[in-house]
Amino acid sequence: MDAEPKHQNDERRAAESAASAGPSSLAQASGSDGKPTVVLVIGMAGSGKTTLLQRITAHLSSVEEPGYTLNLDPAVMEVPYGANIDIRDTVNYKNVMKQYNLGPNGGILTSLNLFATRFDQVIELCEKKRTPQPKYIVADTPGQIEIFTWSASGAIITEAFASTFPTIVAFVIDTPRCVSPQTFMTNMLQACSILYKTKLPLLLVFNKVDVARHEFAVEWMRDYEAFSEALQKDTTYAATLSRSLSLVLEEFYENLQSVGVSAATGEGMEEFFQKVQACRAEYEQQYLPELQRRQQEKQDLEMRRQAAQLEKLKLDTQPLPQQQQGTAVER
Ligand SMILES: Nc1nc2c(ncn2[C@@H]2O[C@H](COP(=O)(O)OP(=O)(O)OP(=O)(O)O)[C@@H](O)[C@H]2O)c(=O)[nH]1
Repeated sequence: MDAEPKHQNDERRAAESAASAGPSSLAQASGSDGKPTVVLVIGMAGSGKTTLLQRITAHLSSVEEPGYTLNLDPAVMEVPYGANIDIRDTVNYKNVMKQYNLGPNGGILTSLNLFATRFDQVIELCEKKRTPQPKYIVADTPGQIEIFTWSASGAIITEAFASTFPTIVAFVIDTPRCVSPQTFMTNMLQACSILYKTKLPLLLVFNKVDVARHEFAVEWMRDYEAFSEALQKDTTYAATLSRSLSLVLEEFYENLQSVGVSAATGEGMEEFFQKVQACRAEYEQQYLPELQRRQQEKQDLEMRRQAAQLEKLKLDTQPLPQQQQGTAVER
């Protein structure tokens, strides 16, 4: 791994050592009482993820509940919220590009892959007891959304969090851009694919409400006719497709929490945290039992495999009949 450490603090150094240790092992899911809530902040480029993290950090300090923050974007120029763990301290994205002869997206993906192989050490850092104990662990992800959501490393990181802490996805949406029904639909399809891939509770965060209010989007989610009306003037194939998709997505909308915020002004932050708590409850009621069931299944399978192996070993080591052992036998 190509590393250029900055040694800014102990935790960053430890995160760096994550690049040279043993293989990743997911923690067993247990009860989530007293554990911090992990908020994975995902969204399209420019939707305001980094600014939202800055706002979340400021809000948590103002209510004296410091959060724990992670930057998982290796290509970001500046991290304005003082990340506790920063991927850039472990992996130098530019050197990765040079070393493996990659373009910018390949560089981000490879950097994330390198980091993910040792993510168990990041989890250990997040689990460490602190005073005061953070109630939230918030992670910023790369703007190239598919690099995180559809890559093996993104899946490893998400599962590592979700099997250790109550974890939710905050999907950030650029509200002013969603005024166009087709951009709105593109965002909803992205969100829907993330929900079905991760199976984690998803909170739609309509950001930049200081520029455009988000109520229209909530109405489009609730009322198919309203969305269809917004598309009325548009007779293109894409508009017809969006209309049909809206019908298909009705069930998806029903299971979603949403909130309007302005990362710039701080509007909606109280409600944001209320919705995060509602998503945490959903994690505990739905995701956790399913995770425990899958882990139990895996454990049972492993026990059956071991028992079969033991049986085979017993058969292999049974003494051979005398004749086969070459001993003299009376006729
Ligand atoms: N008016 C307004 N602008 C915002 C808000 N949140 C973010 N912005 C602006 O939107 C732009 C993009 O914000 P970022 O926080 O960099 O967005 P990002 O999603 O992290 O971007 P990438 O890392 O490229 O994916 C910046 O110019 C921000 O100042 C908001 O709530 N209101």
